[in-house]
Amino acid sequence: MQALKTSKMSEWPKRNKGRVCKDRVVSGDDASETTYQNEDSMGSGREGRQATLVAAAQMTSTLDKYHNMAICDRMARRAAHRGALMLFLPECCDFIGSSAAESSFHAEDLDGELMKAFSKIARETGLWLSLGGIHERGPNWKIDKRYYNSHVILNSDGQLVSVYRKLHLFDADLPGGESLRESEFTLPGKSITDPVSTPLGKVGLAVCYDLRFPHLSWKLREMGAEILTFPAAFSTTTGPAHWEVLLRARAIETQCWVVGAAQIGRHNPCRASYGDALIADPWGRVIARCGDGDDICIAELRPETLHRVRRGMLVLQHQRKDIDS
Ligand SMILES: O=C(O)CNC(=O)[C@H](CS)NC(=O)CCC(=O)C(=O)O
Repeated sequence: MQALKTSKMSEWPKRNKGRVCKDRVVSGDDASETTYQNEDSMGSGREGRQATLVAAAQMTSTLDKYHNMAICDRMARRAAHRGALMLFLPECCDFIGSSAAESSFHAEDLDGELMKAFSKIARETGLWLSLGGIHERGPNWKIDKRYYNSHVILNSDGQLVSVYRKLHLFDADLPGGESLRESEFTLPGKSITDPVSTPLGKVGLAVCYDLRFPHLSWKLREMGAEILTFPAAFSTTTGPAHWEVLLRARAIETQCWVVGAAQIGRHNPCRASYGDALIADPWGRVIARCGDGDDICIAELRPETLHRVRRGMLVLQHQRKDIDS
């Protein structure tokens, strides 16, 4: 595993009293100034502040559940050692199969061995865990072999506190000829899950391709989310073009932190993922990013950052609900 990276604190627009300039309110001593200043360098210090460190993981899952679990375990211990309160693991942190039949065979119920092992990691490290996407047996699994792509939240006692089942399934024909048909083997979820209260704030749950549906993110914001999560196994075709842009766009428009844990590299001869696990702040800045291979990155989420962005631009209130169709 690579050395862990801790983000530098997010820079933030210089905090000045607003003053009225004709009919505009201008922030800053110079109206044309677009200086950004790191709040840490403003001597604010961290005394009296509760550290709220979050960790996002990047890994290369294979079919070997035990090997994948060992990677997750190592990353959790590193994250806990660095003082993180919660670790976000990517989609398919349980395993990645090379066929629907293989994935179905390895799918488990939420009270299976896999969940017991993740629960033990949460308990032993004292971390909250986001299991970004695991293969959960559907209600008729014995007959139809179908499973959900489920995002599970465990608290630091190892208890399951929330489950979201991926709503948007990735059926796509990609440039270069690759075709993916997630709906052929995965059952779609039926509902949005209420944001979960965690020590970091309220976490809104999504999975991978859900990132492309802004109304889901917006709905989660309206439901109280402060942190949006898009655990992913993004394709190597769409990743370079869309991954960071979409994550930052969701952060900016919802004024939430966005955590993008990610699969990276080659999982088997027919499947590879893009990677670039990152964390963006509510201003849309990337405040932490993983390196190559199995890695974690850590960022501090300071409530005042979110409050300042939301106070400055009242996008929730400015919606034109009166003309929405
Ligand atoms: O296959 C599994 O076991 C789990 N499912 C996935 O990894 C899914 C479906 S193949 N991947 C995505 O949603 C990638 C989306 C993407 O790459 C994009 O939106 O561009």
